[in-house]
Amino acid sequence: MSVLDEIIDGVRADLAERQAAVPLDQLKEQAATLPWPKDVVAALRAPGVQVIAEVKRSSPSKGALAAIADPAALARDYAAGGACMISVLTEQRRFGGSLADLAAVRAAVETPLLRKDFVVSSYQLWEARVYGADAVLLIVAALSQEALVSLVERAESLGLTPLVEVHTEEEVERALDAGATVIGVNARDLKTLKVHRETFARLSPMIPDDKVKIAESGVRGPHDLLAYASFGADAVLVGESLVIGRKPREAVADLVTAGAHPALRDRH
Ligand SMILES: O=C(O)c1ccccc1NCC(=O)[C@H](O)[C@H](O)COP(=O)(O)O
Repeated sequence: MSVLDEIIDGVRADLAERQAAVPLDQLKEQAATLPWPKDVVAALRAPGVQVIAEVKRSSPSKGALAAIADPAALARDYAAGGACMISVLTEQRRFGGSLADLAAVRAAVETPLLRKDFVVSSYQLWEARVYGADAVLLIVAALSQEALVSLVERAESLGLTPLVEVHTEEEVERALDAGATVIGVNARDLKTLKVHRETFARLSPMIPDDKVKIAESGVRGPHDLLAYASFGADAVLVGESLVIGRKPREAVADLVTAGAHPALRDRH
């Protein structure tokens, strides 16, 4: 069984427990009382290369990364550093995240939030909405095309921006066919869990310029942001290097400064 299959088995088991505890109608009632999600596409399309900073405690590839006792404090640091969006991992078993983290971060910052999880059901979209997300990750490799199309449509109908994640040429085609506006190329191979930064350079030309292109994984500092930018990234998604460093605000600010270089601001 692949790592992705193992993760998704766990996600489905945890999801079944939450669905048994909280009926969908209850989530819908709560969602109706909340403000409409923020305009994530506008935030990602701001001039320069934008930074999405991730709250990530652990990962299948590296194990424990950082305890993050106070995700709200980390999120405030990310926002102060200039992150355009904060990604909150809510998968529990392998990443140590939770919906409580998402709610805590929502209460702490005005910055748009991405629910980063392994979404397989529209129930998780309603959860994302209720716990304060503005965007949701949809991983093409984890979904049939029918499910992907349906989740893209449902997310948009709830005001959530789907960030559709791809790893291969075929998955780019599937993301485009599904109507994705925001496409993330994840450099982490889901079979080996190794990061191949050149994946973005290979797949980026397949993605039309009217889409938002996000380079995910493997950003160790400004030099990696600039390398992804040279192949057309509008934004980078950064986790590990921010949570293992001692100064997350400064680390985000360094990336934001690199992304705001005049040559990058004037690209479009
Ligand atoms: O991080 C992992 O090991 C991983 C394994 C399997 C599926 C997804 C995984 N990571 C999720 C992510 O996409 C990253 O957290 C995100 O792109 C940030 O990457 P990094 O800056 O390299 O932590």
